[in-house]
Amino acid sequence: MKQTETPAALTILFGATGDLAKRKLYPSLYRLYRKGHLSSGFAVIGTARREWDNDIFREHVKKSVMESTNIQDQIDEFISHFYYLPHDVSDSNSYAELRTLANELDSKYSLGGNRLFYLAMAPEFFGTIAEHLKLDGLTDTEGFGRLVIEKPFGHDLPSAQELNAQIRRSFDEKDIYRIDHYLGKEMVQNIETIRFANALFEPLWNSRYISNIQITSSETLGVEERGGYYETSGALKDMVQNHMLQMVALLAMEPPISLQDDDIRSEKVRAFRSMRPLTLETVNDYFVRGQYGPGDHVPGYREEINVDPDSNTETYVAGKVMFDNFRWAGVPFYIRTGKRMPLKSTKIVVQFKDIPMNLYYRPDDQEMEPNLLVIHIQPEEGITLHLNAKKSGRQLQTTPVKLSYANNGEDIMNTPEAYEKLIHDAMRGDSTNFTHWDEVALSWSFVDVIAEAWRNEKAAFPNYPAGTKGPKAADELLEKDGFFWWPLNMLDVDVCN
Ligand SMILES: NC(=O)C1=CN([C@@H]2O[C@H](COP(=O)(O)OP(=O)(O)OC[C@H]3O[C@@H](n4cnc5c(N)ncnc54)[C@H](OP(=O)(O)O)[C@@H]3O)[C@@H](O)[C@H]2O)C=CC1
Ligand SMILES: O=C1O[C@H](COP(=O)(O)O)[C@@H](O)[C@H](O)[C@H]1O
Repeated sequence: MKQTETPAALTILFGATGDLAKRKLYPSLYRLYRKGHLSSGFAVIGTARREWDNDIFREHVKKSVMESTNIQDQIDEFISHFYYLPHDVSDSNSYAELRTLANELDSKYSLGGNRLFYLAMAPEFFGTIAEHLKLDGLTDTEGFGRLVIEKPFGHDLPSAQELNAQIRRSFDEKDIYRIDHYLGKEMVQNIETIRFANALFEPLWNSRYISNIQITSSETLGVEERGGYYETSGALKDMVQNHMLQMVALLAMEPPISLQDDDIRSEKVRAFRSMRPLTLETVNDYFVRGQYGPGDHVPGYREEINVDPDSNTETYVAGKVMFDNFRWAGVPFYIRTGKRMPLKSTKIVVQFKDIPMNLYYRPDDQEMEPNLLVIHIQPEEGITLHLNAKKSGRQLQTTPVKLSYANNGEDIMNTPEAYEKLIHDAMRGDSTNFTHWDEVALSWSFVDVIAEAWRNEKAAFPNYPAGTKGPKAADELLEKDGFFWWPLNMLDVDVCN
């Protein structure tokens, strides 16, 4: 049930000494606390194998907060709500101790038995922890028991099904909050508002007026120290199966009948179901892959730590998703994502069709540009509409103009970080921006065919130098349809309101 107030609750964090907790979760909890979004009845138990105590843990939490923000008021009061218990996730005795401490804190802070179990651990532990939580009585309280679970949710459809069956033995679907942190990003959440709150766009949002949609998420970093994980994942499973397809679904879905989580979700599921499935024979017509080689002062992927020197893992994917439904027949949704690109940027470009007959021209016989709606997800947040206007003083000559809205200044300072929003939502019982099992299953079945085709075929890697825009095949993918990728640096949002 969705609540506007954050109820008192105990958060039990598995993986409390890990990277995600340090970089994202503690700073997010602190921001929620400072903004008054955590009820005074809140407590956190951190668990991991390390033999820490409350003091070491509290110092760790404090340090992670201080590394992420200059503001530190009430920090000592904040960390006093944190408790630590050394814990081995596969040992039942550990859960008995955890239950005793959880019950004590329940009374001390009057938490009403509400519990959020946050699994910030390697995915192979998800099923075991979920089972122990039920078997060892941690879910047996008067209040709610919600499971927040990090990605990756399986590594293909069968493993995701197995994991799902395992956690469903302990938690109902309504109590499972599968994190996709892109769904916590301000401008990803804005996609629905832009579409459904503007008379200007919704009537045009279909194959009659839109020629193609391009979604790019590019990163400058390489795999860093995550080579071991990335070798089993690659860009397809790391980014496409979840973040990229979630953005595609938000752009393609039909208007929901209400903003309730179930209604939005069922429209997203319908969108996933109408994606044209690929076969082993058609994969290479729709998807291309790349792997970065050495660049300026940076190693190639195959030289990274924990990476096979002959690795066939892709660090770049570009693809075309088609929807075989009434609204989108014939409109390609192009997606691309890669590591070691020239810039860190996530943008959506909606390209409108040309007008049926053009009476105008641009100087020097340049072609008139199509209208574009650009949604800037990150690092800048905003919207730009590219239009054509009359060039001053020149009859019939046009010039491109941009109408921009940039979320900057005070707005962006106050924009909650993705994890902050998602933790807050989970505490309030709002599962709108979490991925439902049906979405996970459908996106795996779409991606599994691509993974299988690529597994069976050794690629000619590396095929793009680090710091460049990816393999040539990604450009060819659009060229054969008569399109091109809109250059990201040309689309910058103007910083004005
Ligand atoms: N880091 C990131 O930026 C992101 C991470 N994620 C996901 O979040 C999850 C956690 O990632 P991350 O924080 O990077 O991982 P880390 O490897 O940094 O942390 C893993 C945590 O698990 C604990 N742990 C490991 N084995 C056991 C065990 N047997 N019993 C109890 N605790 C154990 C470790 O502590 P100890 O060694 O003390 O036991 C540590 O606290 C993963 O699912 C990852 O895919 C998702 C998006 C981004
Ligand atoms: O989930 C992941 O996302 C990040 C990119 O996230 P962003 O918010 O910085 O765009 C990616 O680097 C990582 O490999 C992947 O696991």
